[in-house]
Amino acid sequence: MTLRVSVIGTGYLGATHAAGMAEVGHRVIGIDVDPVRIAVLAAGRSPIYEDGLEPLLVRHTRSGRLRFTTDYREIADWADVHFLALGTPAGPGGAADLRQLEAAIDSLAPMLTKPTLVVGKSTVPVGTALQLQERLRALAPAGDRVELAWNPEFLREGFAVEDTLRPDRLVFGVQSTAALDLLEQVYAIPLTEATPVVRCDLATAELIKTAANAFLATKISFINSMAQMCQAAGGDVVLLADALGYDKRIGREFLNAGLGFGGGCLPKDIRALAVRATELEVDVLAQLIEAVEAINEGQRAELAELTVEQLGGDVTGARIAVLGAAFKPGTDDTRNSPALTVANRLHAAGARVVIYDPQAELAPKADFTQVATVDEAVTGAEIVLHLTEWPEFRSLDPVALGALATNKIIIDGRLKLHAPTWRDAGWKVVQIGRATSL
Ligand SMILES: NC(=O)c1ccc[n+]([C@@H]2O[C@H](COP(=O)([O-])OP(=O)(O)OC[C@H]3O[C@@H](n4cnc5c(N)ncnc54)[C@H](O)[C@@H]3O)[C@@H](O)[C@H]2O)c1
Ligand SMILES: O=c1ccn([C@@H]2O[C@H](COP(=O)(O)OP(=O)(O)O[C@H]3O[C@H](CO)[C@@H](O)[C@H](O)[C@H]3O)[C@@H](O)[C@H]2O)c(=O)[nH]1
Repeated sequence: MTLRVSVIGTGYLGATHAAGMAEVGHRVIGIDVDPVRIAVLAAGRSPIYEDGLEPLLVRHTRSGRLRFTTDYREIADWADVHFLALGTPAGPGGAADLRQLEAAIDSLAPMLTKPTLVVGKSTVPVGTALQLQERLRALAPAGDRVELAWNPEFLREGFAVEDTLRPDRLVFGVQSTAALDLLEQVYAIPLTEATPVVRCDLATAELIKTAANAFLATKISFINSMAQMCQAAGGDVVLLADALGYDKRIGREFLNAGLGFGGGCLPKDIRALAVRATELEVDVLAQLIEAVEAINEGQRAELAELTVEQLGGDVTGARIAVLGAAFKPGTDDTRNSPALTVANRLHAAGARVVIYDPQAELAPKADFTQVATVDEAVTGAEIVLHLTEWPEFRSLDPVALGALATNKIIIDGRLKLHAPTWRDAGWKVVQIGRATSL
């Protein structure tokens, strides 16, 4: 059944969700306070680099099934269901800043005159949904006939469309059967045909999301701590991860050691979870997360220190080539990018940092020079740092690059380069945790 769906906030999550909802047959309006973003989306263009998003935007804006606006009056009593896809950035002390959600509710609620379902998709601390519902009901003419549900989102940047159309699972945090029925209709076949659905209360839904991110972060920090063991004791963390991964109970994903996790989600979401755990006096969880964060931060610090060490203890004036700026391949997102943390540290230490990334565009006032090709980055470099594992970096020609670089030293911060090929071309290859790599 075709429903009228609004998506409030059209950033990474909201733009993809709006396009996905149109793709499964609903009539959709996306709304944002950013008029430039709305103009781009309304023209069927994607404001972000995200595989497969633009074709959906083109198709559904042309057919009229998908529209975009900055005017809340267009969505208020029009939609059967409103999705909240607002940002929840880190606030002071790392707690989630809920002001975007609150502002959206303050704009929407006074126009809600009939029974309405509002569904949160943003990542929030447990307890937020009930607080927001109170705010909604206090402001809405429809009062208690407005209900909030929580349907957290698990999409990964770079696979956002795929994850939206074919999610691993759906979580419906609800307070009534009416809300559940409506959510089931929103996600009706083909989306839910083979998709497990977890139906639960609001708190469980909120917690499932932050637990998933905390678990992923823990897995990464675990393998990075094993990389440190391999480095100290002699061992190869990639082979170790392969062997662990063959155990079905463990699995190979999120066991890639290297520079650690970044992005607009994992770091801020686990910090917010730690803050909430402390508020609720669940200190063991806060301590676990602190350890995960410390390991992650340590990887960035170590890579910067290793670079300085390779250049004899002083990088003042040294030209350093950085390959990769996005927080991971497949996206142009540089939020909390490990690559940029390392670049910033080296810049602060006096180095001349030159960065190449296939997609991410750095702000013009950034402290480093961004160039358009790997060759430009490597020309005259005293050391090369491989910090974001874009697939194209795996097929670089070390012989040709060796002729451009001043020193043939490369630190592979993501353990993805084929070290023997580089060594055969005369490069010194440094990979933390592959002390005994063949
Ligand atoms: N990025 C992801 O891959 C991803 C995946 C799953 C969950 N999440 C969660 O989803 C939420 C959104 O994340 P994001 O990365 O899309 O953030 P974002 O910052 O890219 O997008 C937020 C959007 O909301 C808009 N906005 C702010 N105030 C508004 C208002 N009052 N009314 C309407 N629009 C308003 C902003 O202009 C922006 O376009 C966060 O809670 C995040 O943790 C993100
Ligand atoms: O083995 C691994 C896997 C990932 N990473 C790093 O971890 C970070 C996060 O990667 P990923 O989880 O793929 O990125 P996101 O797109 O931020 O997605 C995460 O955050 C989203 C927002 O909450 C969730 O919806 C997703 O399920 C969750 O995977 C990146 O810096 C990766 O380089 C590693 O270092 N090693």
